[in-house]
Amino acid sequence: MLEKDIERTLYSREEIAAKTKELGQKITADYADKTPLVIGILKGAIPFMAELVRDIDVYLEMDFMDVSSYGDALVSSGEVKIVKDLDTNVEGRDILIVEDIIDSGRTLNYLVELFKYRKANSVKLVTLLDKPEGRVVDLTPDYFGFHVPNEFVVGYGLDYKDRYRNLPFVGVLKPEIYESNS
Ligand SMILES: O=P(O)(O)OC[C@H]1O[C@H](OP(=O)(O)OP(=O)(O)O)[C@H](O)[C@@H]1O
Ligand code: HPA
Ligand SMILES: [Mg+2]
Repeated sequence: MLEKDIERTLYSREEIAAKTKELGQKITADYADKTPLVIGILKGAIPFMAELVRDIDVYLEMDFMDVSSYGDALVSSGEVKIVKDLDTNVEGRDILIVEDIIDSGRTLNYLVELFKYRKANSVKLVTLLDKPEGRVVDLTPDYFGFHVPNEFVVGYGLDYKDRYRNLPFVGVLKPEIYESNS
């Protein structure tokens, strides 16, 4: 049903699963002697994080934070707002932030600085998608799944007006979806 709104698939469910497994193996090796606090950034990170943590084989804890800079818009407002903070004290912890996408970099840049200010021992980023052409701040993820072209993408957590997060692959919407107002 949702597929009818998609113009083009960029990454299939199978490609994403294989890439996630690869990332999980790297993270397992890098955190072998640590117990990271894995922080998912709501809501987009949920599908990827759910899959990724099952591919990481070290003791870890999970927490979630909700920040928003997009709302319903296609471009970032530039202002990052904390909607829900962590339940966990990050002082001395090894943080692994999980995201669905890094675009302008503003959200992640804000969070990295925040966790450093809160005295985390280390802060690393893993993102399913990286859109380097969208960057307005200098930020490089420690781990990423795919480089995406400079287009608005949906699926696997990524939304347009809060929809399409449950699409089991990443794709580009048909232009008429943006033109219609439903
Ligand atoms: O690099 P940036 O330009 O900051 O963009 C990336 C952020 O924007 C999206 O979140 P959004 O604010 O749309 O919240 P959502 O995850 O609930 O959709 C996405 O999930 C990232 O968190
Ligand atoms: N799609 C959905 N949400 C986003 C994107 C995108 O391309 N970039 C930043 N948030
Ligand atoms: Mg969004």
